Amino acid sequence: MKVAYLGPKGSFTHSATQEYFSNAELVSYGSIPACIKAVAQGEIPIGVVPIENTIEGTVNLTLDYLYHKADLAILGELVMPISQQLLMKKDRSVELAKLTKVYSHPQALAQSQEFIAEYLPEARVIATDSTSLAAEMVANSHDDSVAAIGPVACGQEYDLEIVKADIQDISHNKTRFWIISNQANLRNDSESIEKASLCFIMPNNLPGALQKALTAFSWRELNLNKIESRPLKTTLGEYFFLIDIVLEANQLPLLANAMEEIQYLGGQVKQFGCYHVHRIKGL
Ligand SMILES: O=C(O)C(=O)Cc1ccccc1
Repeated sequence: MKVAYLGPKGSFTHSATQEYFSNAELVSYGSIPACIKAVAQGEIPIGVVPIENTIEGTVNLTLDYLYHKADLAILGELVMPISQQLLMKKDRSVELAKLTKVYSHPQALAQSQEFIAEYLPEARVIATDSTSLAAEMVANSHDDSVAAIGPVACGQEYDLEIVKADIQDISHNKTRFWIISNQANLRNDSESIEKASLCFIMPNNLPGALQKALTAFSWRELNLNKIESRPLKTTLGEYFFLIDIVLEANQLPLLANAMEEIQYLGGQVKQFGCYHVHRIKGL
């Protein structure tokens, strides 16, 4: 079986994907949209993308693309500890305070912003599509004054030195990744259901619309553990909502009823599905 991941090799997403899909053929895609698109178009059956981080919150690019541009099911969630390293070419002589550029994925840059502000005062912060792309760029650069922020695995993969270890703002940093597919039946039925995720929009000018939608879950004792609003990209001030629900298989009929109630109120629901959460121990 083939599985797409946000690459190139050595990214956090790569490690998470390798941990869970140890016998699959992993195929690297250069950006989150490219990875989701490949799955949505059926080029590859399964993909793995980051969705949320302890420090930086939701990966908006993932959520927006899944909501606006794809119609996929979540087969499972991977939760992995994340530790950021400052990576540079080996044997370079530039001191940290003189670094001119630091590259990484926006999530990794945001997770390390206190370190950057304190130790890399002169560095321009440059966003890349993944941490591993940042590492590859530093490895291929002829400039000794550039660094990347990313996982330990990137040091090995691109022959870079870890100049400063564990530079993320808090130590208990984790990222959630979603395993996505356009075939919901690829979910492993032997794994228990722990969560469900769905998006909804409510009609304009319905007073208390959000509260009414949330009540559909609360009076059924369905336990929401996340709500996020994102722009609908139509008119300023219009949003869609993502909710995550902690639930067990016997509550699935209640979930179906809650979604029906939202539709009855004039809302529209986009289901991402019900899934198990795999907790990956420290790498
Ligand atoms: O997978 C990666 O390496 C990424 O670039 C995305 C990311 C960034 C920071 C934490 C987890 C995933």
